[in-house]
Amino acid sequence: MSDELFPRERAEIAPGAVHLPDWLAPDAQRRLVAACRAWAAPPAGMRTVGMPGGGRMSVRTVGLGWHWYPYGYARTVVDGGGEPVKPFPDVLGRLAHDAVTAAFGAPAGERYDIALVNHYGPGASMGLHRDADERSAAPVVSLSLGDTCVFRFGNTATRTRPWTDVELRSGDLFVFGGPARLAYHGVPRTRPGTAPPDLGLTGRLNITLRVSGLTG
Ligand SMILES: O=C(O)CCC(=O)C(=O)O
Ligand SMILES: [Fe+2]
Repeated sequence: MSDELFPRERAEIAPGAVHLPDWLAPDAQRRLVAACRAWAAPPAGMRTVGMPGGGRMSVRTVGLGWHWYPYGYARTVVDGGGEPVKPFPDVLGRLAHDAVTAAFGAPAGERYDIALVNHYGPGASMGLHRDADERSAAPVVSLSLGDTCVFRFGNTATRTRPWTDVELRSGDLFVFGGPARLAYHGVPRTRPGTAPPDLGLTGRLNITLRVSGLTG
């Protein structure tokens, strides 16, 4: 952002985990928000996920390519109406290629085939967890749109400290792979009302791109 007192800079948060501020230009952010609206629409649209313990996640989520449910992936909405999941769009494959290249200097060897789109309304959060349902070690690519959030990036051994809190703003890219691929991470809070005013988005959208390592 041009009005920053100090420009935000690329930072390695842990070995294998890279934060690239302002990676998406405002136009690219607007196009992605428009696409997310279409991806969020039914059938197989955004929903809150019911957890095995009986609780419900506070974010709303939709999968493209593969449908995520606790704890696995399917081609249909197995924990809902049974509809087929929407296809994984080429545009997100290209974005994943460019993101991994920007983070690590070379693309991942595998084809990205999952997008999980999360929407955080006021008060929504995500507890510390690992992205461990994929059968691939390819890096997870995370794109943030709308409200700023606190992204907590921890360690691979425990759900507790040490961790680093990073502010993710609209347009930021975060990639975690290699020794950080299975690190615990989460979103303790968002900062409602901090989205760029001309983005036309209330709340926060996060898109993670992943390699499933699954066939079928
Ligand atoms: O919203 C975020 O920044 C993180 C989302 C996340 O960890 C996930 O979808 O697994
Ligand atoms: Fe995650």
